[in-house]
Amino acid sequence: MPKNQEYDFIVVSNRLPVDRIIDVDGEPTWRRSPGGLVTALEPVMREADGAWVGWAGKADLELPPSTEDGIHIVPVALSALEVEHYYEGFSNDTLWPLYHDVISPPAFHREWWESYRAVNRRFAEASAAIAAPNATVWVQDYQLQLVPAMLRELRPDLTIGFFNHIPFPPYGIYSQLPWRRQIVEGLLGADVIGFQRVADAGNFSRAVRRLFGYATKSPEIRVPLEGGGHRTVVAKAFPISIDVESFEQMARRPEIIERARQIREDLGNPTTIMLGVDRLDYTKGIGHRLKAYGELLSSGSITVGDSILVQVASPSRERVEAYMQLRDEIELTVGRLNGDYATISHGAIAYLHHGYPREEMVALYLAADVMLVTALRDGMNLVAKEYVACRHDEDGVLVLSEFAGAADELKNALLVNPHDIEGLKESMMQAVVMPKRERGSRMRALRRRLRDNDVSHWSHTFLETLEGAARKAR
Ligand SMILES: O=P(O)(O)OC[C@H]1O[C@H](O[C@H]2O[C@H](CO)[C@@H](O)[C@H](O)[C@H]2O)[C@H](O)[C@@H](O)[C@@H]1O
Ligand SMILES: O=c1ccn([C@@H]2O[C@H](COP(=O)(O)OP(=O)(O)O)[C@@H](O)[C@H]2O)c(=O)[nH]1
Repeated sequence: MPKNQEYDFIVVSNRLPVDRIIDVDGEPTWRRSPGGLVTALEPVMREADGAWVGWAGKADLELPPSTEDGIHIVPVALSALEVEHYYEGFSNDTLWPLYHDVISPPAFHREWWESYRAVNRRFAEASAAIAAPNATVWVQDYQLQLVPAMLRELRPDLTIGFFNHIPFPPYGIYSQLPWRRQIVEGLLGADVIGFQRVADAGNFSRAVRRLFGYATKSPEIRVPLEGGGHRTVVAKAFPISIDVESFEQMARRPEIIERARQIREDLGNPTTIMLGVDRLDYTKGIGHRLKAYGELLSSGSITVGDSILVQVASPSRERVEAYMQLRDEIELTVGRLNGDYATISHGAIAYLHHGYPREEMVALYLAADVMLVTALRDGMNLVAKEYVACRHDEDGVLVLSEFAGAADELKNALLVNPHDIEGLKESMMQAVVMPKRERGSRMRALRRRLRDNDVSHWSHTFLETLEGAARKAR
Protein backbone atom coordinates (compact mmCIF):
# COMPACT_ATOMS: atom_id res chain seq x y z
CA MET A 1 0.00 0.00 0.00
CA PRO A 2 1.51 3.43 -0.91
CA LYS A 3 2.42 5.47 2.16
CA ASN A 4 -0.07 8.31 2.12
CA GLN A 5 -3.05 6.48 0.68
CA GLU A 6 -6.30 8.30 1.41
CA TYR A 7 -9.73 6.78 1.97
CA ASP A 8 -13.29 8.02 1.52
CA PHE A 9 -14.56 5.75 4.31
CA ILE A 10 -12.79 5.05 7.57
CA VAL A 11 -13.79 3.05 10.64
CA VAL A 12 -11.93 3.90 13.85
CA SER A 13 -12.14 1.59 16.87
CA ASN A 14 -9.91 0.76 19.78
CA ARG A 15 -9.35 -2.72 18.41
CA LEU A 16 -8.53 -3.75 14.88
CA PRO A 17 -10.47 -6.78 13.62
CA VAL A 18 -7.29 -8.80 14.17
CA ASP A 19 -4.81 -9.02 17.05
CA ARG A 20 -1.08 -9.41 16.48
CA ILE A 21 0.08 -12.61 18.19
CA ILE A 22 3.07 -14.94 18.14
CA ASP A 23 2.17 -18.43 16.90
CA VAL A 24 3.46 -21.77 18.26
CA ASP A 25 6.50 -21.61 15.97
CA GLY A 26 7.44 -18.19 17.38
CA GLU A 27 6.31 -16.41 14.20
CA PRO A 28 4.20 -13.22 14.34
CA THR A 29 0.75 -13.67 12.88
CA TRP A 30 -2.81 -12.29 13.16
CA ARG A 31 -5.80 -13.72 15.07
CA ARG A 32 -9.42 -12.51 15.10
CA SER A 33 -9.99 -10.04 17.95
CA PRO A 34 -12.48 -10.86 20.71
CA GLY A 35 -15.91 -9.31 21.19
CA GLY A 36 -19.07 -8.35 19.35
CA LEU A 37 -17.84 -5.04 17.92
CA VAL A 38 -15.53 -6.92 15.56
CA THR A 39 -18.19 -9.57 14.76
CA ALA A 40 -20.55 -6.78 13.66
CA LEU A 41 -18.16 -4.47 11.83
CA GLU A 42 -16.14 -7.05 9.93
CA PRO A 43 -18.85 -7.74 7.30
CA VAL A 44 -19.50 -3.99 6.99
CA MET A 45 -15.85 -3.36 6.19
CA ARG A 46 -15.69 -6.22 3.72
CA GLU A 47 -18.48 -4.55 1.77
CA ALA A 48 -16.88 -1.08 1.85
CA ASP A 49 -13.54 -0.22 0.28
CA GLY A 50 -12.34 1.69 3.33
CA ALA A 51 -9.68 1.54 6.01
CA TRP A 52 -9.91 0.38 9.62
CA VAL A 53 -7.84 2.37 12.12
CA GLY A 54 -7.19 0.63 15.46
CA TRP A 55 -4.82 -0.96 17.95
CA ALA A 56 -3.27 -4.37 17.24
CA GLY A 57 -3.85 -5.63 20.81
CA LYS A 58 -0.19 -5.63 21.97
CA ALA A 59 1.89 -2.89 23.62
CA ASP A 60 4.85 -1.14 21.99
CA LEU A 61 4.16 -2.43 18.51
CA GLU A 62 4.76 -0.10 15.55
CA LEU A 63 3.25 -1.75 12.49
CA PRO A 64 2.85 -0.37 8.98
CA PRO A 65 -0.58 -0.26 7.31
CA SER A 66 -1.40 -3.52 5.54
CA THR A 67 -4.24 -5.55 4.12
CA GLU A 68 -5.29 -8.53 6.24
CA ASP A 69 -7.88 -10.94 4.92
CA GLY A 70 -9.18 -8.31 2.49
CA ILE A 71 -9.46 -5.44 4.99
CA HIS A 72 -7.11 -2.41 4.92
CA ILE A 73 -5.84 -1.91 8.43
CA VAL A 74 -3.97 1.08 9.84
CA PRO A 75 -2.45 0.16 13.23
CA VAL A 76 -2.13 2.76 16.01
CA ALA A 77 0.63 2.00 18.53
CA LEU A 78 0.08 2.12 22.31
CA SER A 79 2.90 2.05 24.87
CA ALA A 80 2.74 -0.39 27.80
CA LEU A 81 1.84 2.52 30.10
CA GLU A 82 -0.96 3.59 27.75
CA VAL A 83 -2.35 0.07 27.68
CA GLU A 84 -2.41 0.25 31.47
CA HIS A 85 -3.82 3.78 31.81
CA TYR A 86 -5.95 4.32 28.72
CA TYR A 87 -7.22 0.77 27.94
CA GLU A 88 -7.21 -1.21 31.19
CA GLY A 89 -7.61 1.89 33.36
CA PHE A 90 -9.86 4.64 32.01
CA SER A 91 -11.67 2.54 29.38
CA ASN A 92 -12.19 -0.65 31.34
CA ASP A 93 -11.98 0.34 35.00
CA THR A 94 -13.64 3.77 34.82
CA LEU A 95 -16.00 4.02 31.85
CA TRP A 96 -16.96 0.33 31.50
CA PRO A 97 -18.30 -0.10 35.07
CA LEU A 98 -19.78 3.43 35.10
CA TYR A 99 -21.70 2.84 31.87
CA HIS A 100 -22.85 -0.63 33.05
CA ASP A 101 -24.87 0.54 36.07
CA VAL A 102 -21.83 0.58 38.42
CA ILE A 103 -22.12 -3.22 38.84
CA SER A 104 -18.46 -2.92 39.85
CA PRO A 105 -17.27 0.37 41.38
CA PRO A 106 -15.58 2.65 38.81
CA ALA A 107 -12.12 3.99 39.68
CA PHE A 108 -11.33 7.64 38.92
CA HIS A 109 -7.67 8.52 38.38
CA ARG A 110 -6.43 11.73 36.84
CA GLU A 111 -3.41 10.10 35.16
CA TRP A 112 -5.74 7.61 33.44
CA TRP A 113 -7.79 10.52 32.10
CA GLU A 114 -4.64 12.23 30.77
CA SER A 115 -3.67 9.04 28.98
CA TYR A 116 -7.21 8.66 27.57
CA ARG A 117 -6.97 12.17 26.13
CA ALA A 118 -3.51 11.59 24.64
CA VAL A 119 -4.51 8.29 23.03
CA ASN A 120 -7.78 9.73 21.68
CA ARG A 121 -5.73 12.50 20.06
CA ARG A 122 -3.45 9.92 18.45
CA PHE A 123 -6.44 8.06 16.98
CA ALA A 124 -7.89 11.36 15.70
CA GLU A 125 -4.58 12.32 14.07
CA ALA A 126 -4.10 8.88 12.52
CA SER A 127 -7.60 9.07 11.01
CA ALA A 128 -7.20 12.68 9.81
CA ALA A 129 -3.95 11.71 8.07
CA ILE A 130 -5.57 9.08 5.84
CA ALA A 131 -8.98 10.72 5.24
CA ALA A 132 -9.62 11.95 1.69
CA PRO A 133 -11.25 15.40 1.37
CA ASN A 134 -14.90 15.21 2.60
CA ALA A 135 -14.47 11.60 3.67
CA THR A 136 -16.78 9.83 6.13
CA VAL A 137 -15.19 8.70 9.39
CA TRP A 138 -17.14 6.36 11.66
CA VAL A 139 -15.76 6.31 15.21
CA GLN A 140 -16.67 3.35 17.46
CA ASP A 141 -17.30 3.00 21.15
CA TYR A 142 -16.51 4.31 24.61
CA GLN A 143 -12.73 4.07 24.31
CA LEU A 144 -12.77 6.90 21.73
CA GLN A 145 -15.41 9.38 22.85
CA LEU A 146 -13.13 12.41 22.46
CA VAL A 147 -12.21 11.57 18.89
CA PRO A 148 -15.25 13.16 17.15
CA ALA A 149 -14.53 16.70 18.46
CA MET A 150 -10.77 16.33 17.98
CA LEU A 151 -11.32 15.17 14.42
CA ARG A 152 -13.73 18.00 13.65
CA GLU A 153 -11.13 20.49 14.80
CA LEU A 154 -8.41 18.88 12.68
CA ARG A 155 -10.59 18.30 9.62
CA PRO A 156 -13.82 20.34 9.47
CA ASP A 157 -14.48 18.94 5.98
CA LEU A 158 -15.17 15.41 7.29
CA THR A 159 -18.51 13.78 7.96
CA ILE A 160 -18.20 12.19 11.40
CA GLY A 161 -20.34 9.44 12.89
CA PHE A 162 -20.03 7.83 16.32
CA PHE A 163 -21.55 4.57 17.55
CA ASN A 164 -21.63 3.62 21.23
CA HIS A 165 -21.66 -0.18 21.60
CA ILE A 166 -22.33 -0.15 25.34
CA PRO A 167 -25.18 1.44 27.30
CA PHE A 168 -25.20 5.17 28.05
CA PRO A 169 -26.11 5.48 31.74
CA PRO A 170 -28.83 7.58 33.39
CA TYR A 171 -27.63 11.05 34.44
CA GLY A 172 -27.60 10.14 38.17
CA ILE A 173 -24.81 7.67 37.40
CA TYR A 174 -23.11 9.51 34.53
CA SER A 175 -22.77 12.67 36.61
CA GLN A 176 -20.28 10.89 38.91
CA LEU A 177 -17.67 11.17 36.16
CA PRO A 178 -15.25 14.01 36.95
CA TRP A 179 -14.76 14.57 33.19
CA ARG A 180 -18.48 14.40 32.30
CA ARG A 181 -18.46 17.70 30.38
CA GLN A 182 -15.38 16.89 28.32
CA ILE A 183 -16.78 13.50 27.25
CA VAL A 184 -20.11 14.98 26.13
CA GLU A 185 -18.27 17.74 24.28
CA GLY A 186 -16.11 15.12 22.58
CA LEU A 187 -19.16 13.18 21.40
CA LEU A 188 -20.96 16.29 20.18
CA GLY A 189 -18.20 16.68 17.58
CA ALA A 190 -20.04 13.99 15.59
CA ASP A 191 -22.86 14.66 13.12
CA VAL A 192 -24.71 11.53 14.27
CA ILE A 193 -24.29 9.68 17.58
CA GLY A 194 -25.74 6.17 17.51
CA PHE A 195 -26.80 4.12 20.53
CA GLN A 196 -28.01 0.55 20.99
CA ARG A 197 -31.32 1.34 22.72
CA VAL A 198 -33.81 4.19 22.67
CA ALA A 199 -33.19 4.55 26.43
CA ASP A 200 -29.44 5.13 25.84
CA ALA A 201 -30.12 7.93 23.35
CA GLY A 202 -32.57 9.48 25.86
CA ASN A 203 -30.00 9.29 28.66
CA PHE A 204 -27.43 11.03 26.46
CA SER A 205 -29.80 13.85 25.46
CA ARG A 206 -30.70 14.38 29.12
CA ALA A 207 -27.00 14.60 30.02
CA VAL A 208 -26.56 17.25 27.32
CA ARG A 209 -29.49 19.27 28.69
CA ARG A 210 -28.36 18.97 32.30
CA LEU A 211 -24.71 19.80 31.63
CA PHE A 212 -24.97 22.39 28.87
CA GLY A 213 -28.62 23.43 28.68
CA TYR A 214 -28.68 22.90 24.90
CA ALA A 215 -32.10 22.50 23.30
CA THR A 216 -32.97 18.91 22.36
CA LYS A 217 -35.94 17.64 20.41
CA SER A 218 -35.52 13.95 19.81
CA PRO A 219 -33.51 12.94 17.85
CA GLU A 220 -31.88 16.38 17.37
CA ILE A 221 -29.59 18.39 19.62
CA ARG A 222 -28.83 22.03 18.82
CA VAL A 223 -25.18 22.79 19.57
CA PRO A 224 -24.44 26.56 19.59
CA LEU A 225 -21.51 27.71 17.45
CA GLU A 226 -18.95 30.22 18.70
CA GLY A 227 -19.70 32.90 16.13
CA GLY A 228 -23.48 32.49 16.53
CA GLY A 229 -25.95 30.05 14.99
CA HIS A 230 -25.86 26.34 15.75
CA ARG A 231 -25.01 22.85 14.45
CA THR A 232 -27.52 20.03 14.62
CA VAL A 233 -26.35 16.71 16.04
CA VAL A 234 -28.56 13.63 15.74
CA ALA A 235 -28.60 11.24 18.76
CA LYS A 236 -30.61 8.13 18.01
CA ALA A 237 -30.91 4.38 18.55
CA PHE A 238 -29.57 2.05 15.84
CA PRO A 239 -29.62 -1.48 17.34
CA ILE A 240 -26.62 -3.39 16.04
CA SER A 241 -26.91 -6.87 14.56
CA ILE A 242 -25.04 -9.72 12.89
CA ASP A 243 -24.58 -11.08 9.39
CA VAL A 244 -27.62 -13.36 9.80
CA GLU A 245 -27.20 -15.06 6.42
CA SER A 246 -23.58 -16.07 7.00
CA PHE A 247 -24.34 -17.54 10.45
CA GLU A 248 -27.28 -19.46 9.03
CA GLN A 249 -25.22 -20.76 6.10
CA MET A 250 -22.51 -21.91 8.45
CA ALA A 251 -25.08 -23.67 10.61
CA ARG A 252 -26.33 -25.57 7.54
CA ARG A 253 -22.90 -26.94 6.64
CA PRO A 254 -22.85 -30.75 7.05
CA GLU A 255 -19.54 -30.75 8.94
CA ILE A 256 -20.88 -28.21 11.46
CA ILE A 257 -24.07 -30.24 11.96
CA GLU A 258 -21.87 -33.31 12.45
CA ARG A 259 -19.73 -31.39 14.96
CA ALA A 260 -22.90 -30.43 16.90
CA ARG A 261 -23.89 -34.10 17.01
CA GLN A 262 -20.40 -35.00 18.18
CA ILE A 263 -20.56 -32.37 20.97
CA ARG A 264 -23.82 -33.90 22.24
CA GLU A 265 -22.33 -37.36 22.11
CA ASP A 266 -19.15 -36.25 23.93
CA LEU A 267 -21.37 -34.80 26.66
CA GLY A 268 -23.09 -38.18 27.07
CA ASN A 269 -26.21 -37.38 25.00
CA PRO A 270 -28.07 -35.68 27.86
CA THR A 271 -31.74 -34.71 27.44
CA THR A 272 -30.96 -31.03 27.98
CA ILE A 273 -27.84 -29.04 27.15
CA MET A 274 -27.88 -25.51 28.49
CA LEU A 275 -25.30 -23.13 27.08
CA GLY A 276 -23.73 -19.86 28.18
CA VAL A 277 -21.23 -17.99 25.97
CA ASP A 278 -19.65 -14.84 27.33
CA ARG A 279 -16.43 -12.96 27.72
CA LEU A 280 -15.54 -13.52 31.36
CA ASP A 281 -17.02 -10.17 32.38
CA TYR A 282 -18.97 -9.16 35.51
CA THR A 283 -21.64 -7.55 33.32
CA LYS A 284 -22.65 -10.93 31.86
CA GLY A 285 -24.36 -12.33 34.99
CA ILE A 286 -22.47 -15.63 34.87
CA GLY A 287 -22.56 -15.87 38.68
CA HIS A 288 -26.35 -15.39 38.77
CA ARG A 289 -26.75 -18.12 36.13
CA LEU A 290 -24.55 -20.52 38.12
CA LYS A 291 -26.49 -19.77 41.31
CA ALA A 292 -29.78 -20.60 39.62
CA TYR A 293 -28.34 -23.74 38.02
CA GLY A 294 -26.86 -24.88 41.34
CA GLU A 295 -30.21 -24.45 43.10
CA LEU A 296 -31.98 -26.46 40.39
CA LEU A 297 -29.46 -29.25 40.93
CA SER A 298 -29.84 -29.00 44.68
CA SER A 299 -33.64 -29.23 44.57
CA GLY A 300 -33.50 -32.16 42.15
CA SER A 301 -35.43 -30.24 39.46
CA ILE A 302 -32.58 -31.22 37.14
CA THR A 303 -30.06 -33.99 37.55
CA VAL A 304 -26.57 -34.61 36.19
CA GLY A 305 -26.56 -37.05 33.32
CA ASP A 306 -29.95 -35.78 32.24
CA SER A 307 -28.77 -32.13 32.03
CA ILE A 308 -25.52 -30.28 31.66
CA LEU A 309 -24.52 -26.62 31.55
CA VAL A 310 -21.78 -25.77 29.06
CA GLN A 311 -20.26 -22.42 29.98
CA VAL A 312 -17.79 -20.82 27.58
CA ALA A 313 -16.09 -17.99 29.48
CA SER A 314 -13.61 -16.49 27.09
CA PRO A 315 -10.61 -14.67 28.60
CA SER A 316 -11.02 -10.88 28.78
CA ARG A 317 -9.12 -7.90 30.23
CA GLU A 318 -7.13 -10.25 32.39
CA ARG A 319 -4.93 -7.64 34.06
CA VAL A 320 -7.85 -5.58 35.42
CA GLU A 321 -8.39 -6.39 39.12
CA ALA A 322 -12.21 -6.74 38.90
CA TYR A 323 -11.79 -9.34 36.12
CA MET A 324 -9.20 -11.31 38.11
CA GLN A 325 -11.56 -11.37 41.09
CA LEU A 326 -14.48 -12.43 38.93
CA ARG A 327 -12.47 -15.31 37.48
CA ASP A 328 -11.63 -16.54 40.98
CA GLU A 329 -15.27 -16.32 42.08
CA ILE A 330 -16.66 -18.08 39.02
CA GLU A 331 -14.07 -20.83 39.05
CA LEU A 332 -14.62 -21.42 42.77
CA THR A 333 -18.37 -21.76 42.17
CA VAL A 334 -17.92 -24.08 39.19
CA GLY A 335 -15.47 -26.20 41.18
CA ARG A 336 -17.90 -26.45 44.11
CA LEU A 337 -20.89 -27.35 41.91
CA ASN A 338 -18.92 -30.00 40.06
CA GLY A 339 -17.52 -31.27 43.35
CA ASP A 340 -20.99 -31.53 44.87
CA TYR A 341 -22.97 -32.88 41.92
CA ALA A 342 -20.74 -34.42 39.23
CA THR A 343 -20.26 -38.17 39.04
CA ILE A 344 -17.37 -40.11 37.55
CA SER A 345 -19.25 -40.36 34.28
CA HIS A 346 -21.25 -37.08 34.23
CA GLY A 347 -20.22 -33.48 34.85
CA ALA A 348 -22.59 -30.81 36.16
CA ILE A 349 -20.90 -27.93 34.34
CA ALA A 350 -18.50 -28.06 31.41
CA TYR A 351 -16.52 -24.86 32.03
CA LEU A 352 -14.34 -23.68 29.17
CA HIS A 353 -11.99 -20.75 29.67
CA HIS A 354 -11.13 -20.35 25.99
CA GLY A 355 -11.92 -18.22 22.98
CA TYR A 356 -13.29 -20.44 20.21
CA PRO A 357 -13.41 -19.89 16.45
CA ARG A 358 -16.76 -19.10 14.88
CA GLU A 359 -17.31 -22.62 13.48
CA GLU A 360 -17.14 -24.10 16.97
CA MET A 361 -19.50 -21.42 18.33
CA VAL A 362 -22.05 -22.28 15.66
CA ALA A 363 -21.79 -26.02 16.42
CA LEU A 364 -22.32 -25.23 20.12
CA TYR A 365 -25.42 -23.15 19.30
CA LEU A 366 -26.83 -26.05 17.27
CA ALA A 367 -26.08 -28.52 20.05
CA ALA A 368 -27.72 -26.43 22.81
CA ASP A 369 -31.36 -26.95 23.78
CA VAL A 370 -31.40 -23.83 25.96
CA MET A 371 -29.29 -20.70 25.48
CA LEU A 372 -28.79 -18.67 28.66
CA VAL A 373 -28.08 -14.95 28.26
CA THR A 374 -28.38 -13.49 31.76
CA ALA A 375 -26.45 -10.22 31.48
CA LEU A 376 -26.92 -7.70 34.29
CA ARG A 377 -26.37 -4.98 31.70
CA ASP A 378 -25.21 -5.39 28.09
CA GLY A 379 -25.14 -2.96 25.16
CA MET A 380 -26.64 -5.53 22.78
CA ASN A 381 -25.35 -9.11 23.21
CA LEU A 382 -24.74 -10.60 19.81
CA VAL A 383 -24.54 -14.13 21.20
CA ALA A 384 -28.34 -14.05 21.62
CA LYS A 385 -28.77 -13.05 17.97
CA GLU A 386 -26.25 -15.63 16.75
CA TYR A 387 -28.14 -18.43 18.55
CA VAL A 388 -31.37 -17.44 16.81
CA ALA A 389 -29.66 -17.08 13.40
CA CYS A 390 -28.18 -20.56 13.66
CA ARG A 391 -31.41 -22.36 14.61
CA HIS A 392 -32.70 -23.05 11.09
CA ASP A 393 -34.22 -26.20 12.61
CA GLU A 394 -36.62 -23.81 14.42
CA ASP A 395 -35.81 -25.45 17.72
CA GLY A 396 -34.01 -24.36 20.90
CA VAL A 397 -35.12 -21.89 23.59
CA LEU A 398 -33.51 -18.53 24.27
CA VAL A 399 -33.60 -17.30 27.88
CA LEU A 400 -32.72 -13.62 27.62
CA SER A 401 -32.08 -10.91 30.19
CA GLU A 402 -34.25 -7.84 29.85
CA PHE A 403 -31.09 -5.83 30.63
CA ALA A 404 -29.42 -6.81 27.34
CA GLY A 405 -30.08 -4.51 24.38
CA ALA A 406 -31.18 -7.57 22.38
CA ALA A 407 -34.31 -7.82 24.58
CA ASP A 408 -35.81 -4.77 22.82
CA GLU A 409 -36.08 -6.83 19.62
CA LEU A 410 -36.14 -10.49 20.70
CA LYS A 411 -39.43 -10.33 22.56
CA ASN A 412 -40.34 -13.95 21.87
CA ALA A 413 -37.47 -15.16 24.01
CA LEU A 414 -38.15 -16.04 27.65
CA LEU A 415 -37.31 -12.64 29.10
CA VAL A 416 -35.85 -12.70 32.60
CA ASN A 417 -34.62 -10.42 35.37
CA PRO A 418 -31.37 -12.20 36.33
CA HIS A 419 -31.38 -10.61 39.79
CA ASP A 420 -34.58 -12.55 40.53
CA ILE A 421 -33.09 -16.00 41.07
CA GLU A 422 -36.49 -17.65 41.63
CA GLY A 423 -37.82 -16.10 38.40
CA LEU A 424 -34.67 -17.16 36.56
CA LYS A 425 -35.02 -20.76 37.81
CA GLU A 426 -38.67 -20.81 36.71
CA SER A 427 -37.75 -19.61 33.22
CA MET A 428 -34.93 -22.13 32.96
CA MET A 429 -37.36 -24.92 33.87
CA GLN A 430 -39.97 -23.52 31.49
CA ALA A 431 -37.32 -23.77 28.77
CA VAL A 432 -36.43 -27.35 29.75
CA VAL A 433 -40.04 -28.60 29.56
CA MET A 434 -41.32 -26.36 26.76
CA PRO A 435 -43.34 -28.38 24.21
CA LYS A 436 -41.83 -28.65 20.73
CA ARG A 437 -44.72 -26.71 19.18
CA GLU A 438 -44.12 -23.69 21.40
CA ARG A 439 -40.35 -23.88 20.84
CA GLY A 440 -40.99 -23.81 17.11
CA SER A 441 -43.42 -20.92 17.15
CA ARG A 442 -41.20 -18.79 19.40
CA MET A 443 -38.09 -19.52 17.34
CA ARG A 444 -39.88 -18.73 14.06
CA ALA A 445 -41.00 -15.37 15.45
CA LEU A 446 -37.49 -14.61 16.71
CA ARG A 447 -35.97 -15.48 13.35
CA ARG A 448 -38.45 -13.26 11.48
CA ARG A 449 -37.59 -10.37 13.74
CA LEU A 450 -33.84 -10.95 13.35
CA ARG A 451 -34.07 -11.00 9.56
CA ASP A 452 -35.71 -7.54 9.62
CA ASN A 453 -32.55 -6.04 11.10
CA ASP A 454 -29.28 -7.68 10.10
CA VAL A 455 -25.92 -5.96 10.28
CA SER A 456 -26.09 -4.58 6.78
CA HIS A 457 -29.46 -2.97 7.60
CA TRP A 458 -27.85 -1.52 10.75
CA SER A 459 -24.86 -0.01 8.96
CA HIS A 460 -26.87 1.27 5.99
CA THR A 461 -29.44 2.92 8.24
CA PHE A 462 -26.72 4.57 10.31
CA LEU A 463 -24.71 5.73 7.29
CA GLU A 464 -27.80 7.04 5.48
CA THR A 465 -28.76 9.05 8.55
CA LEU A 466 -25.19 10.33 8.73
CA GLU A 467 -25.18 11.31 5.08
CA GLY A 468 -28.53 13.11 5.51
CA ALA A 469 -27.35 14.98 8.62
CA ALA A 470 -24.11 16.04 6.94
CA ARG A 471 -25.98 17.22 3.83
CA LYS A 472 -28.23 19.38 6.01
CA ALA A 473 -25.23 20.82 7.84
CA ARG A 474 -23.44 21.89 4.62
O1 LIG B 1 -11.88 -5.17 23.15
P1 LIG B 1 -12.12 -5.88 24.46
O2 LIG B 1 -11.77 -5.02 25.63
O3 LIG B 1 -11.44 -7.23 24.48
O4 LIG B 1 -13.67 -6.20 24.59
C1 LIG B 1 -14.44 -6.77 23.54
C2 LIG B 1 -15.55 -5.85 23.08
O5 LIG B 1 -16.53 -5.79 24.12
C3 LIG B 1 -17.58 -4.84 24.02
O6 LIG B 1 -18.60 -5.24 23.09
C4 LIG B 1 -19.81 -4.50 22.92
O7 LIG B 1 -20.17 -4.48 21.58
C5 LIG B 1 -21.06 -5.50 21.11
C6 LIG B 1 -21.41 -5.18 19.65
O8 LIG B 1 -22.06 -3.94 19.55
C7 LIG B 1 -22.32 -5.55 21.96
O9 LIG B 1 -23.18 -6.60 21.51
C8 LIG B 1 -21.94 -5.81 23.41
O10 LIG B 1 -23.11 -5.75 24.22
C9 LIG B 1 -20.94 -4.76 23.88
O11 LIG B 1 -20.49 -5.13 25.19
C10 LIG B 1 -17.00 -3.48 23.71
O12 LIG B 1 -18.03 -2.53 23.61
C11 LIG B 1 -16.10 -3.48 22.50
O13 LIG B 1 -15.53 -2.19 22.30
C12 LIG B 1 -14.98 -4.47 22.75
O14 LIG B 1 -14.14 -4.57 21.62
O1 LIG C 1 -15.18 -18.26 22.45
C1 LIG C 1 -15.80 -17.33 21.93
C2 LIG C 1 -16.71 -16.51 22.65
C3 LIG C 1 -17.37 -15.52 21.97
N1 LIG C 1 -17.17 -15.32 20.64
C4 LIG C 1 -17.89 -14.25 19.92
O2 LIG C 1 -17.75 -13.01 20.62
C5 LIG C 1 -18.87 -12.19 20.34
C6 LIG C 1 -19.44 -11.67 21.65
O3 LIG C 1 -20.26 -10.57 21.36
P1 LIG C 1 -21.36 -10.03 22.35
O4 LIG C 1 -22.01 -8.89 21.67
O5 LIG C 1 -22.29 -11.11 22.79
O6 LIG C 1 -20.58 -9.55 23.67
P2 LIG C 1 -19.21 -8.71 23.89
O7 LIG C 1 -18.15 -9.74 24.15
O8 LIG C 1 -18.95 -7.91 22.68
O9 LIG C 1 -19.50 -7.91 25.11
C7 LIG C 1 -19.87 -13.04 19.58
O10 LIG C 1 -19.78 -12.73 18.20
C8 LIG C 1 -19.39 -14.46 19.85
O11 LIG C 1 -19.71 -15.38 18.83
C9 LIG C 1 -16.30 -16.12 19.93
O12 LIG C 1 -16.14 -15.95 18.71
N2 LIG C 1 -15.64 -17.10 20.59
